[in-house]
Amino acid sequence: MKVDKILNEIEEMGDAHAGSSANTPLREDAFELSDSEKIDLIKEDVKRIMDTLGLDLTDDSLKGTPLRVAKMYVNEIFSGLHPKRKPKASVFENKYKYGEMLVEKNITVYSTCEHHLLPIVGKAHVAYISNGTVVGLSKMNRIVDYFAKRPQVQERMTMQVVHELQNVLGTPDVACVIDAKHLCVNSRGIRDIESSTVTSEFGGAFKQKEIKREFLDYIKLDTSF
Ligand SMILES: Nc1nc2c(ncn2[C@@H]2O[C@H](COP(=O)(O)OP(=O)(O)OP(=O)(O)O)[C@@H](O)[C@H]2O)c(=O)[nH]1
Ligand SMILES: [Zn+2]
Repeated sequence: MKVDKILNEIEEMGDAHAGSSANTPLREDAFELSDSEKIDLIKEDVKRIMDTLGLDLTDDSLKGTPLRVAKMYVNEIFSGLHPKRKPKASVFENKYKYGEMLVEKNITVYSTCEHHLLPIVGKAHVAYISNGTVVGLSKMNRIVDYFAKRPQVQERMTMQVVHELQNVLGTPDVACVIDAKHLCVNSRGIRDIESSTVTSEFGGAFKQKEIKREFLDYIKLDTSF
C-alpha cells in the first residue's frame, strides 16, 4: 500500500496524536512492504542469527524456526504496528445517562519490550467518564491489545491507550494504569523476578484527586503514587 494512503488512514482513524511523543517511532516507508514480503525477509534474518550462533538449520526441530518466528512477529506479537489491525470501536449513545466512572480492569497485557525484544506481561486497568458516548466493553480490551502488539516501552503504551480512547469517546476523561512484569528485568540482567512496573496516564477529570482516588480504589492499587 502507498505510504500516503496509510498515513491518511492513520489520521482518519485517529491513531495516537500526530507528531506526539507517544507515537511509536516508525519510518516513513514502514508500510511499503506487504506482510508476506516482511515474513520472507525476517525469515532470512532469523536464519542468519541462528546460523551465526552455530545452530544446525537442517535439524528437524530447528529448520522451521526462522519462518515460525517471522510469522509470529508479523502476524502476532508485532501485528499492532499496522493501522489496518486497529480495532473498530463501536460507540453508542449514553441513553441511560449513566454518569459515573466505568472501569474495565484486569485487562491482560502481552507486549514486547522494545529494548530487548522480550515479553512484557501484566494487567491494564482502563476507566472513563462518559460525556454522552459509551464504548463497547470489549473494545477497551481490544485497544489495549492493539497497542500491546508492538515493540513497546510501558510508558508509551499507557499513553497510547488513553489517547485512543479519548479520540473514540470524544472526551479527555480517560485513565489507564498498567502493572506489568518485564522479562528483561525478571529473567536476565538484574534477574529480579519479583519486581513489576506501574505506569499511569490520567486525562481530564482523572487528574482531580478524588476521581483519581476512586479509580485507584476500584483497581486496588496503592493510591500514594
Ligand atoms: N523506561 C523504560 N525502560 C524500560 C522498559 N523496558 C525495558 N526498559 C529498560 O531499558 C533499559 C535499557 O538499558 P541498557 O543499559 O541499554 O540495556 P542493558 O545493558 O541490557 O541493561 P540491563 O537491563 O540493566 O542489563 C533497561 O534498564 C531496561 O530495564 C520500559 O518499558 N520503560
Ligand atoms: Zn527490555
